[in-house]
Amino acid sequence: MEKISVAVRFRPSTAQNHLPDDRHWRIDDNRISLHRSLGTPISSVSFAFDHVFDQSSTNGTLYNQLTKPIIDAAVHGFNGTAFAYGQTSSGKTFTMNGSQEDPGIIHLAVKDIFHSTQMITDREFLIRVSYMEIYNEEINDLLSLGSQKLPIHESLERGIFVAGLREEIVNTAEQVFELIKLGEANRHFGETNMNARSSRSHTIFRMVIESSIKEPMSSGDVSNADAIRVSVLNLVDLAGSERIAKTGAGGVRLKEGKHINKSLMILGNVINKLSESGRQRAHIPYRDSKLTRILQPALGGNAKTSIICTVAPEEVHVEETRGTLQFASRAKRVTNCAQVNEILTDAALLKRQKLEIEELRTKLQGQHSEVLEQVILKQRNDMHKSELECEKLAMELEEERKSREALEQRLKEQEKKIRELTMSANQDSSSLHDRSASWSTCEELVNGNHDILEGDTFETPTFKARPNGFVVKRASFSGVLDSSPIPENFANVADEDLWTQLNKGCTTNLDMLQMTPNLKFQSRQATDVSIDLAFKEELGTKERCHGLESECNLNKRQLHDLKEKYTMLENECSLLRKEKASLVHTLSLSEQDIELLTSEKEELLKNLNTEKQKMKDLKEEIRLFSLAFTQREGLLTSLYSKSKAMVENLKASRAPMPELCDC
Ligand SMILES: Nc1ncnc2c1ncn2[C@@H]1O[C@H](COP(=O)(O)OP(=O)(O)OP(=O)(O)O)[C@@H](O)[C@H]1O
Repeated sequence: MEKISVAVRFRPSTAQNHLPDDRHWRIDDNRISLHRSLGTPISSVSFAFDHVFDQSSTNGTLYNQLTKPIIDAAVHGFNGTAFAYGQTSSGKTFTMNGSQEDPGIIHLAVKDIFHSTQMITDREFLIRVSYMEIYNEEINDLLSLGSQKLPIHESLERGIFVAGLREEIVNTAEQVFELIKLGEANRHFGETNMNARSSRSHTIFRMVIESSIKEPMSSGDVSNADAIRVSVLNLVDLAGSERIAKTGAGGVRLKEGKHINKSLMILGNVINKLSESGRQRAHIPYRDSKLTRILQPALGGNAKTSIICTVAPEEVHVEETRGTLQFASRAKRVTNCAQVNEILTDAALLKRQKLEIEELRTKLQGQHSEVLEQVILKQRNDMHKSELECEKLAMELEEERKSREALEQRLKEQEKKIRELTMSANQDSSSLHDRSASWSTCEELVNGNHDILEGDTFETPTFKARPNGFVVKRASFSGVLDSSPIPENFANVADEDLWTQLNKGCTTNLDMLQMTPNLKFQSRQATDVSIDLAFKEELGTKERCHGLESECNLNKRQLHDLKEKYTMLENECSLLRKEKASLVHTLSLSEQDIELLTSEKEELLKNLNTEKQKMKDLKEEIRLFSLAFTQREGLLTSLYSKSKAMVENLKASRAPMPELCDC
């Protein structure tokens, strides 16, 4: 694991007037802070980075300190990415492409790669080059004019790649420079208020470096020497973030600007997520833009990455610079996991497989087939387990579905009830309204000087027309009333509002009220009771309504939770299904293996039996031979002793014999 290395580069100031800025950036070693013109630091704005390059730094210095290690690693099989990030006109293209006098990162990297490959004498290299741009969220091939809107694909062998992108095999740096020239001609530039030649697209210059050892494979074991190293190097010049107000973009420029800002925002989001610690880190939105999708391995993946954040020193750009520095600070926390990318050649693979077969054979002869059988048994068990789990999940799923249906049903019923209750509440309130209306009618009648209200249950004292300002006066009444509608502490005079409230709009003479207090009170009470009842009923209905609604909301929430759980279970189920399928596949492969091995074992056993038989025959032959040999030996021994005896006899008989010449 290693962190992305991040550098900040200040471009020279372009300010026309040379008046001192109110605020300016100060560089102390690798720390940047914002200061007031008097030199007092603005404490909250201070950043530290791996490298900080001031306005006098050249592309060469930056390359040597920041990018060169990545280029060297790429030659040795590590993926690498270097990209320039920053606001428009801050010097990204200058850094990546450079000028005649001060060649940029791409130029220096290409030269270095060819130099290094020449220095490494024991390997042979194959280098391919491609050049693409992302313009308005579409990928165009800069080396082939016809290839536009190219799609991004992903495969096990190639990882993430742009389908249909032209790749040129190159042997010299000069060939590469020619291709870059061609690509630059096809690239989208445009004029804005901020930059006369502003990049309107993100460009990715890519080199794929393949290498293999020159020596033929040794006949021994398979080593790394037999593998091919493949590394991908991306050199990226991003389009700059821009404020429309500053760039003055409109029409095509505006559309481009929106696409640029959006993709940079997504890049920022990806960096943000990656910079969070493991626990907080959730889904990384690589797929939200083509840029982050293509750069995915460089951002938290298998690559060595460096970011050059370019900033403008002028005070007018302080906020944009601050934004870039914040991006850079977060990028500093991102870790990658780079490793050498090696692919085994067919020959090496063949050799490795042969070795594996040999190993298996030995294992088989050493009765290791049981181990294999155990492995298969374990796999079967695993498969069985996952099948059971799958079934369990399916059952749970079914139960969830049922309870969801039941809940939905309940929800429907409750909604129906609510509808009914609302309707009945409406009816109640309309009947209440009718009653109030009849009460008003009563008032109207009163105002019309009707003495008795026909067909109504209560009788009222004689009403008189409501006076305008003064409503009522207690003229002569002094007796205690059982059920007076006027409160005890009421003074002699009541104001119009209170009285109107008490009488629900009726005005009357209190002396008249005294004369028929019970009658009036009873009559009012009867109506009030019925109205109260209606109110209570309505209130009750409303409360029930509320209750049901909240229950309904609760159920909805439960339903929502259940739906989420259901989706989760479904996902889990599909994962298990996949696992099961892969297990079945592995099992069938293992079964094939065991079949093969069993037949090999049988063959070997047959051979062994034949050999055993041969050995038996040989032993028998040896036994017979040794028997014959012993017999012969006995014969020879007796022959020898016989002849020895004869010789001795002869010697003995020869001694007394007279000499023949004397005869
Ligand atoms: N370090 C530098 N030294 C000299 N000139 C520079 C430097 N950086 C930038 N410039 C000049 O500033 C201008 C803007 O730079 P450049 O086009 O590289 O910006 P950019 O960030 O790529 O802008 P855009 O995002 O709009 O494409 C150019 O004229 C460039 O030559």
